[in-house]
Amino acid sequence: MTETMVEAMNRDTTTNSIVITQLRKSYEKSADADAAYAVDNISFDVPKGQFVTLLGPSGCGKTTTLRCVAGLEHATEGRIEMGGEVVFDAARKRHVRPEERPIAMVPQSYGIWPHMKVIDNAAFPMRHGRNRRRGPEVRQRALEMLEQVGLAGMADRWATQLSGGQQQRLALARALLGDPEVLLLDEPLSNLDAKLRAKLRQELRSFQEQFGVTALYVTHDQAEALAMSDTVIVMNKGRIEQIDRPERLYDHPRSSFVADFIGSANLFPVRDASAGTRGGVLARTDLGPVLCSRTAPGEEVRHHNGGFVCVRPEDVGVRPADADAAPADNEFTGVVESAEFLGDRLELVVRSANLPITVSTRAGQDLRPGREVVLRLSPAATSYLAN
Ligand SMILES: Nc1ncnc2c1ncn2[C@@H]1O[C@H](COP(=O)(O)OP(=O)(O)OP(=O)(O)O)[C@@H](O)[C@H]1O
Repeated sequence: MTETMVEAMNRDTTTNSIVITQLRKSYEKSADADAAYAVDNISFDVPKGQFVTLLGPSGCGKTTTLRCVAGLEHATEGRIEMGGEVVFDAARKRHVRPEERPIAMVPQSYGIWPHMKVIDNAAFPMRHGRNRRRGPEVRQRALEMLEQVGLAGMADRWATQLSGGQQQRLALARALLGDPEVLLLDEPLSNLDAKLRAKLRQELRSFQEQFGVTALYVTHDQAEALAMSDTVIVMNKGRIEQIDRPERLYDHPRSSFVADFIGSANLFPVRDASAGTRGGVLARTDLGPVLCSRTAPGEEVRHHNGGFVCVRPEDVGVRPADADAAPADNEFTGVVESAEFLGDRLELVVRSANLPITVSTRAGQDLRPGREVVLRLSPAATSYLAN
């Protein structure tokens, strides 16, 4: 038995809609040791009924992963189970065709057929999908679904007469009418303007919950991922950087890549780091020594060279410098370089030891450019990241 198979068997396939084990995909014809992998040895589960998002920058392998799950690409190595069935196993040369998999895909371009009426687009998977049906009940069910997604009264229009947002809802209705176990969504909101995107992401999430369908969603938009997902899988260069709930990704990033990609973060290079005498990690930076109470989960730091101190702009305290009070531990003096008033808050860039530090603080304070200030990095909100 291969290592891949042992690993897959140790994971629960009854509570998961998808189990992916050591998946690798190279687009090169001969995949040798030097081959570039678009997806490089990734494993993850998608629990039943959950909304799971693949998030990462352009080219990190999100779409390739989704297309492997859909069966539109053959992975080079690894295994994929869906609903307890092995739908792909490179070692055994097993590949279940896309139309035989319990999925429905909603692509970026909606995939709406322009030569068909709205109702016929919606009814297509019932007439031609895995569980084919005929007769008046097909139209009836399609009409009911169109009503649920807010397209009542538009059934007999041409699909091209719908707006972008309406086409997106039609694509969703059509996908749900195929009774899939898993919805695969590839940047489905990216062609819409920002306001509509924010509205539709809430709608999409509520439909997914209402229909109890599992969703695997692809986006490069971190706000979308944080707002919609139960679990986010952050990818970088074909690999997984972190799998976590949105709040944990934000509060406990495992790497400087995740910290930087999710929200905004101050990252200060560390010369060396060692265990603090009263817990935490003492990291030596150009600012001076910084005590960090947070470390990446499961990481014990005795001594490390390199890495980063990470602190979010809203976690940096700021006050005007006072000539009579010397900075305490984890406090550093600096000069305000820029100050932007953003209505509810002030966004400052403060230069300290030649490092620019972004600070988000409440509006109404007199912190103009040129002022000397003291910054406080609360240890409890400051992380040491080894890479
Ligand atoms: N058909 C293909 N042939 C060759 N290389 C490909 C093909 N499709 C994708 N790639 C390469 O594989 C890597 C991953 O691409 P992929 O489309 O999966 O990334 P992505 O994270 O979805 O990016 P985006 O957000 O831009 O869609 C990239 O380097 C890309 O150039």
